[in-house]
Amino acid sequence: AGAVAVLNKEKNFKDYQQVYNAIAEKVRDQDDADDGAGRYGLLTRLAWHSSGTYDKNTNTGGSYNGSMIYSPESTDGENAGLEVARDFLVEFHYLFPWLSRGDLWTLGGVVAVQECGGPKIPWRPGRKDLEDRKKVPENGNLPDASRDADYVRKVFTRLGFDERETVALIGAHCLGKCHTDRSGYDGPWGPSFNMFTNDFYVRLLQNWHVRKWDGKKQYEDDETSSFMMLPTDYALKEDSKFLKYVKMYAEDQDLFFKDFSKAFSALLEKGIEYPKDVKPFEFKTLDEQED
Ligand code: HEM
Ligand SMILES: Nc1cccc2nccn12
Repeated sequence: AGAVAVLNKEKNFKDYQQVYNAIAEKVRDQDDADDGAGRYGLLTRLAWHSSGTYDKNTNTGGSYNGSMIYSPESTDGENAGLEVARDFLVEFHYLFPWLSRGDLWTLGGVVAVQECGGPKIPWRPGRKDLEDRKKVPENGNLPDASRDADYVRKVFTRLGFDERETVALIGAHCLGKCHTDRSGYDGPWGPSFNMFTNDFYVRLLQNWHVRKWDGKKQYEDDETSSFMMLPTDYALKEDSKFLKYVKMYAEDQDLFFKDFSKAFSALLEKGIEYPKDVKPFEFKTLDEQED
């Protein structure tokens, strides 16, 4: 059998909302971190990379085991910098010892998206920390940003997503930034990287050129030279099938929010089997709980 969700009978919605709130308060306290990007992008990326190792052909990888603390996954170049995200969350592992790493890391992504204006992300607990080190996925499943549209298609097909879901998921690049000491890419330096919007698509449809610098090939916007796109981002605009969805989301933020919510929620659960009667939680944001 695959990874079967293990439900904690003593914990209910209220307990998980308490964890959500604790993480959200710390995120809010660190809104000035990372040149003003805050922690939204970083935590979203941890949830994505802990899930993105999934391979539908072998039903292996995914967020269930919280395996990123073990090599080779911990030393995968694509995960560079995510130790900062895991360190940010580790105190909640001790504050709430009944919570697994996989649940903590994916819940961190839900907090990140929801607390910076994004859509609600339905979420279910039940992931179990890895006992058997042999189950750490091999590196190579997390995508390399220097590649083209067909490579992006291949990666997300292996994850079990279609082209529309692929474009919706990559819209998370509205958040956070690239770090030369992590991926080797640099920027963006512009505003709005701490708000969840459809900006990524709107900007992608503007005019870009290859940035002249001594780092990896990346794009820079013609107008202000303060935004950036990765080659795999730019590939979405060069490929006619992906471009259709880029335009759709650039024109309709609500549609982007709806599609992103569904795809991101599914991403965080790839490879996990749930009893059919287990309904996802939909957490309130801090703002929604203000008395
Ligand atoms: C073709 C697929 C993708 C590639 C090649 C890719 C690559 C990258 C790279 C190179 C960075 C910069 C990392 C750094 O230097 O800190 C990055 C950042 C980021 N990625 Fe992606 N990504 C992809 C898809 C996704 C998806 C599906 C999500 C979420 C659903 C996502 C969320 C993020 C976020 C939020 C950041 C900002 C992280 C921060 O601010 O620290 N990415 N991505
Ligand atoms: N913020 C951000 C992070 C990662 C990739 C990316 N592409 C465009 C913007 N962007």
